Order: sequence, then structure tokens, then C-alpha cells
Amino acid sequence: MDNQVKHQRGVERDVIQQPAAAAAPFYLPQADEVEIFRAAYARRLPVMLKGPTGCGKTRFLEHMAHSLRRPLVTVACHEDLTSSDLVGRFLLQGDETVWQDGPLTRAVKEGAVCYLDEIVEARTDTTVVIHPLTDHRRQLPLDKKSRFIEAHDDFMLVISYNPGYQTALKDLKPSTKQRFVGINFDYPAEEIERRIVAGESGCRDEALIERLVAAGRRARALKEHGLEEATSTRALCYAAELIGAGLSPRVAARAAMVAPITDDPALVEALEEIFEAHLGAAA
Ligand SMILES: Nc1ncnc2c1ncn2[C@@H]1O[C@H](COP(=O)(O)OP(=O)(O)OP(=O)(O)O)[C@@H](O)[C@H]1O
Repeated sequence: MDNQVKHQRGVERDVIQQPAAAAAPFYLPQADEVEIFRAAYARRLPVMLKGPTGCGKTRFLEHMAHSLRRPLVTVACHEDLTSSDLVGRFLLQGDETVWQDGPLTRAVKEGAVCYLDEIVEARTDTTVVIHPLTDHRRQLPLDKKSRFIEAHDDFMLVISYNPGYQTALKDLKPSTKQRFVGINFDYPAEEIERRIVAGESGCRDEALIERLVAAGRRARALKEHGLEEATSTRALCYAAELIGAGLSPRVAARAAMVAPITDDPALVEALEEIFEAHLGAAA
């Protein structure tokens, strides 16, 4: 992707996406998320995208950043991520010590949308640096340089939060959560999910899409019966892609929606039964 520049130093896997002239990434709205996001952006309020894995949060933000013509800086947060990874640090270059901005600092300076994906995973000191950015101050503290920087007028902070993943030990503090406008996401309604799967995979066989999505949705219900991870819209899109690449629907469903999520023999059997009922025998 030539509109993406990967920065490997400072923080792993943060990605800057410049708004390309091409069409916005395909995104089908589920409810009023586009209106809420636009209103929040108009007032530069920080936003929290809440919802389970693979339900469209990242795609939504890519779409919104593109339509608002803002660059998008994405940081996949992880348990070793510290505030210095976000803000920046002094690095030794030859005999010199030079300051290198982290992805959050770059976004604050350039007026980008900064997406901290699963910030709850990061070290708690990261929430300290985002607090002054989320209120009227719109400032980023650079402790190591003993100063604050003012956010660019167009800067916006967005975090994601998966309510299913939190534990008593690992959760955002209420005082952090209430600094954000929350937008709820879930797996889309069936008709919308069919259109997403068809749109993403390019599959024109409506009957097949209908059966595949119906099967995925039944499999999703097994989350209530011990499946750790629900069958996501992403997994359904993968299955449709595999079918497009020549696999039989059953084999594609197994590869995209069974193997990655469970090894439990009883659950595998239950999933296989669902896919056989909807998609026929494996070829
Ligand atoms: N409303 C939608 N419109 C278009 N595509 C969608 C939509 N929802 C989901 N998808 C498809 O599902 C895939 C996964 O969505 P996405 O990566 O946005 O999920 P996510 O909620 O950010 O997941 P995670 O929490 O795991 O990061 C997308 O790449 C896209 O193919």
C-alpha cells in the first residue's frame, strides 16, 4: 500500500495513512455512528469505539478519516507499550542525543486522527499522557523535554475498547472513560452483514452469501455456550474470499470460522454441524 508508511522505530506497528485521492474505504453504517463521529469531530471531542473484535471499528475509522480528509495514525497497543513509545524519546545517534517524536506526538503536531487501538492493553502511564489531550487543554505533555505541546486544530484522539476483554485488573478507569464520546458497535444486522460480505469479497452469488451469513450468525450464538471468540464479520468476509479463490463453502467455513477460534472437539463438532446444515457436505 503506497499510501501507508510504516514506522518501525519507537513503537511497533504504528501506521500513518495519508488520505488518498481514491475512494473512501468501503464501510456500511450499522446505525448512527457516522453522524455521532462527525459531530464529535466538529467539536474536536475524543471518541471511544466500543465493540467486539472484527465488527468494523477500524474500517469505520479508516472510512471517517478519509471522508474528513485527515491522515490516520494507528497504534496497536500492547502490554509493553509505554508513554515514551507514544510520545517519543531521546535516541543516541553517533555521539549525539536526538529527540524522536512518537506517533502520538506526530499526530498532535500534524493534525491527524490518532487511533490507539485497545489502549487498555498498554501500560497505565499512557493514560496519564492522554488526559490533557482529551479536555479543553488539548495539550500533550512531553515530560522528558519538560514542556507541553498544543494540539493542531484538526487533531483528534480515538481509542477502541472491547468490553468483553476487560478484567477487574485490566480496565480503563471511569475517570478516563468519561473523557470520551462513546460509539457502540456490534456485529451488524443480517441484511447489512450480507451486503458487507458481498462487498468485501466481490461474491455475486446472493443465495450463497445468504447461507454463509446465516451459518456464521448461528455459529456466533455459540459464544453463549463456551466459544471464547464469536464468529466475526471479518471471519465471514475471509470465508467468502476463500470461496472466491476456489474453495468449497464448507472447507472455506472451516478454515475461516472454525480452525482459528477453537480446538475444543465438542465445539468443533457443533460448528461443523452448523456449517454442514447450511452449506452442505465438504467437497
Ligand atoms: N460495516 C462494515 N463495512 C464494511 N466492512 C466491514 C464492516 N464491518 C466489518 N467489515 C469487514 O470486517 C473486517 C474487520 O473489521 P475491522 O478490522 O474494522 O474490525 P475491528 O472491530 O476493528 O476488529 P478488532 O477489534 O479485532 O481490531 C474489515 O476488514 C471489513 O472487511
